[in-house]
Amino acid sequence: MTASEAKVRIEDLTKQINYHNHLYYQEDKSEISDFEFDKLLEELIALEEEFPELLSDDSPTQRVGGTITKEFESATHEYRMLSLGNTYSEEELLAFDERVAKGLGHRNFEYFCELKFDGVAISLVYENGKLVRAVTRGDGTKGDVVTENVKTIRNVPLTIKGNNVPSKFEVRGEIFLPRKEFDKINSEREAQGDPLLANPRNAASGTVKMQDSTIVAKRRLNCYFYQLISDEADINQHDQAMTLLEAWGFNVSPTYQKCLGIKEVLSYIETWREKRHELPLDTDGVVLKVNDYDQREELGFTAKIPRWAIAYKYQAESAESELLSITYQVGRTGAITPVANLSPVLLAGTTVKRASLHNANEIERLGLHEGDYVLVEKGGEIIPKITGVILEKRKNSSKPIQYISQCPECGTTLIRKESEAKHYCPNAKRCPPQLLGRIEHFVHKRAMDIDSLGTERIRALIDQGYIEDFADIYELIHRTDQLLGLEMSQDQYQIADEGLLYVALHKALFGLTDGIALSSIQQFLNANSSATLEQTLKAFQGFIRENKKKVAQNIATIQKLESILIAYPFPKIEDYLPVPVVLSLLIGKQVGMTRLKELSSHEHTIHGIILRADISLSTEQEEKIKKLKSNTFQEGVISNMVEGINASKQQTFDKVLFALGIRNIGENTAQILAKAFPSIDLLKEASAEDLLAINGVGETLVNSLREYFSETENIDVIERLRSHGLSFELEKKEKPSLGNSLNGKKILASGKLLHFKRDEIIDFVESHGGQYVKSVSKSLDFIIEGEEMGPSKKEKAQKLGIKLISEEDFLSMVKV
Ligand SMILES: NC(=O)c1ccc[n+]([C@@H]2O[C@H](COP(=O)([O-])OP(=O)(O)OC[C@H]3O[C@@H](n4cnc5c(N)ncnc54)[C@H](O)[C@@H]3O)[C@@H](O)[C@H]2O)c1
Ligand SMILES: [Zn+2]
Repeated sequence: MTASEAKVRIEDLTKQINYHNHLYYQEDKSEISDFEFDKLLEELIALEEEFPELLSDDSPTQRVGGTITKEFESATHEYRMLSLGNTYSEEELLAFDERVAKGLGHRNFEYFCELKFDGVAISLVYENGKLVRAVTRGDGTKGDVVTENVKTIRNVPLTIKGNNVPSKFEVRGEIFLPRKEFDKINSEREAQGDPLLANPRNAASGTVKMQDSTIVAKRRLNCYFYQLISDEADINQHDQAMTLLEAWGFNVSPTYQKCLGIKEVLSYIETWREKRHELPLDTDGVVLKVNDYDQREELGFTAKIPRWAIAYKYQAESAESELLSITYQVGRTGAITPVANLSPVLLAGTTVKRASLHNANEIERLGLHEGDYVLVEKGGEIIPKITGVILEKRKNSSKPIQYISQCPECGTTLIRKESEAKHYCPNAKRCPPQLLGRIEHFVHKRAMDIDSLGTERIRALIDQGYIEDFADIYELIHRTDQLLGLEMSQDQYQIADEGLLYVALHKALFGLTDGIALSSIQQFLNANSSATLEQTLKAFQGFIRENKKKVAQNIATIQKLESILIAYPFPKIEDYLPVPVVLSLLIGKQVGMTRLKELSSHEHTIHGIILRADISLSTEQEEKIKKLKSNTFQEGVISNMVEGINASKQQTFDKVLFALGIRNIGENTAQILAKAFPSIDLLKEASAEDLLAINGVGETLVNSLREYFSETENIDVIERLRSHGLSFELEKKEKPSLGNSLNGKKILASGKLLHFKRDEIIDFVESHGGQYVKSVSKSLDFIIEGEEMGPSKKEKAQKLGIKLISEEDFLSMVKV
């Protein structure tokens, strides 16, 4: 490479690295893996070494990646917080060891090995035994002061007790979010339809920088400490410092080890390669540090890293797997996400059977073909990803994956907006997952408040055709007898492309066999979770023999199942079986595979299929099919639902208006609109002018109202809801007339009144024939001047020549 070529490349790399640093440290996001990032940095380092004249002071190789933010006060670190050199290779580790030996001039040194915790670095300063300051690493020289947030972490000691605690010292460590907490937060977010957090590190980093420490406290962060800095403490070795930290009550990970030479370090690395996945947090490597402080000083630092330490990073594990099929999930906004179903592989301590493919571009980028063998990788991210195709293993006859053109849930032709990577199902009104989102909004606490209609129940009612719009909810009251026995839990189903229904393997095996408990089938499957379906079915026969219940009959059924699966090659999804296959074993003779297939492509539950098949079942068949089904609606559930639905008819007009889910009408806007237009008819007839005259109403809202009312379907739903007794007007509070002494008078009260609360004075004025006006204007007859009336209001009133009268005078004016 010539110097001018190098210059171009260096500029390009610098730009890319700065961009990813910004994302990583400021926005807590990553678009590339750490491995890819480290490769870019490594290339830049190599180029700068080859062309030293091109090295600039502000190169990312010379600076710690982070910066300080504007949101917090900043503080200067007494000792700079540095980065660590890193490597993914054993060779470079040996080279590091050589450099240390050369630097010291002998081999008389020890290493101290720790895991590299994947979180955010923090520095804590203690004075007189009290935590006085917690500061992020920032740009290494200066960091953000996040003391309040760090104080919420339970195992950060706020005061230190013990002997010989120095009057001032600094401790450094890594704040992290335990994986369990991370999973908990994400499952809550998933339930609420919020976007998931990508990984525990980013979540921890984002949390530390939050403005509200009460939210931080809820996140249950944790911290491991790994460094003590003190001029007073009499220590010369890192292992002594760690012992001291433990004695003072700091949380130290028990995973450290002192190693005599690089060989021992290598075996420490091997020991933890797999075992680290059992730790409560994510780790991405091992840090080895020279143990002796004098030796450290001798070795010194570069601009960015110490020469006495290095991180060995485990490369994200990758494994080979067979692409079984692709399913397409439809989100509540209609967005389609393809998911790859894979043959099970063990990765980073867990069995992986699925990988997200994000969108059609990703499938194209990978060039996926049906039945491909692929490389799956699980890095810091929770959802594994496919990183490549093993072309040598591709069969000649295999075809490229065809992205679906129809929505798997409702059959509508998908659309893809320009500039967007995802396909969408435009059928917002009827597509089940999208309808689910709308109904969830309708029944929400702040809307119609029907809490007996939880997500699972709504989904069941939608899937089985009982709810297609809001008004259908109220018609359920008259259909209770049909609801009995309806299936509820959808977790046991999956829909493959072309809408084909799959049922969870544990349910299928439970329904197909006799005398074996569901829980023991589940246990069996958990123990075999890394086996393929074929292997599982084989092993299951052994399990049947162990169980000694109806052995011959049960084994015969499973063998029949195996042969049907071979005869009818449906797409494969690990842990699920195609419903037509399962049902063919139970009612195949009466219905036939073709018809079962057709039924399974239209119905979303086994209950629905059996109803549609319209056959009479023997008692034995009925029992088995019951075992296949999930929880069903029982009388208690139904009456509870009906009660909630009936009660919701009492909700006021503003709540109903909010519930309709008209675009841009939030809770607040609904209240404002309902006040200004106290019935749906007035709102519908309102002109754009009338609407815009209201504070808080803009063009966008006017347009969405117009659009909403222009659809006859919406008008129909409103009429049906009205006929069910929902309020489409604000109830006029009947105000008894108390007299007419204020007839025709326009009145305003300002400041604090002695005899009235705010709305009481309005009622009082109105019930005496007057009109209450909300702002100072020329048309006012007078203003009741309360205590502490605002000076600007007073000034304006005087300017307009409006009379001000006292509360006492006002009362005497009104003859009761
Ligand atoms: N994917 C991306 O886009 C992207 C962008 C920027 C940085 N990164 C990644 O972030 C890291 C950035 O490197 P860096 O400069 O922050 O340094 P680093 O994270 O590689 O190493 C230094 C840090 O390691 C931490 N650490 C954890 N356990 C430790 C232990 N036992 N002892 C000492 N320190 C320990 C400390 O917080 C310290 O600040 C790299 O791993 C890089 O791959 C990724
Ligand atoms: Zn759809």
